[in-house]
Amino acid sequence: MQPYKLTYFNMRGRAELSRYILSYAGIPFKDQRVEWKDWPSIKPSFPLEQLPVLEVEGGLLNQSLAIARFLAKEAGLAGHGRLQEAQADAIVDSLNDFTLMIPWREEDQQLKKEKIDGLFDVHAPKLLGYLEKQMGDREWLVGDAVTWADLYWHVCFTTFSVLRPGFADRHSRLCALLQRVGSLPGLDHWLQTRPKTEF
Ligand SMILES: N[C@@H](CCC(=O)N[C@@H](CS)C(=O)NCC(=O)O)C(=O)O
Repeated sequence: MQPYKLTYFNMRGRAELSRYILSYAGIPFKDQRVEWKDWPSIKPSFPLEQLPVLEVEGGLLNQSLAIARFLAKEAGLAGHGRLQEAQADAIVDSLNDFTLMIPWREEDQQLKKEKIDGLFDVHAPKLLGYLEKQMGDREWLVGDAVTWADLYWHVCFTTFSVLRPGFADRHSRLCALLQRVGSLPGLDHWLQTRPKTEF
């Protein structure tokens, strides 16, 4: 079988969760990073003309979360049983909702700052409270084992921290979870060796 090819731009963005899952599971993959200057000419060859896309056995799989869920199932990270799978999905969706609220494309820098401030002042506390409640006294967000929801928390935390450093400082259990995820075998190596990008 051909190794997976994950095509995206040179950033963490919407591909990083899948890169985490593949690295954690020790599944070899080609981390294909497209240069923006080359993108217009190759864009029409991808589903919906967007990235990330995973090449699987000659076929193309699009949508970042569909790709990550597909890989999470293979890696045993989807959650154990129907309910825990759905709970992991719900956490991933909740984190993703927050990333979609970030005004990435706002060109007015003052307005962008105001929108980001509003997001972190109003929505982040709700999100963090929700995650802590989901986690309870356990070590992981869902059940008694690591799932892709824990990995996505680490991915999102890294990006959110660029926008609002220290935003989760008062949430000690979620901070401890970051350490736990970052020390997972396979993932620690990825975190040390991955290309350094702002987002
Ligand atoms: N819902 C899609 C969104 C994909 C998306 O917006 N991709 C952006 C990069 S993050 C893209 O391909 N931009 C280039 C373009 O649209 O030409 C996903 O999660 O994969």
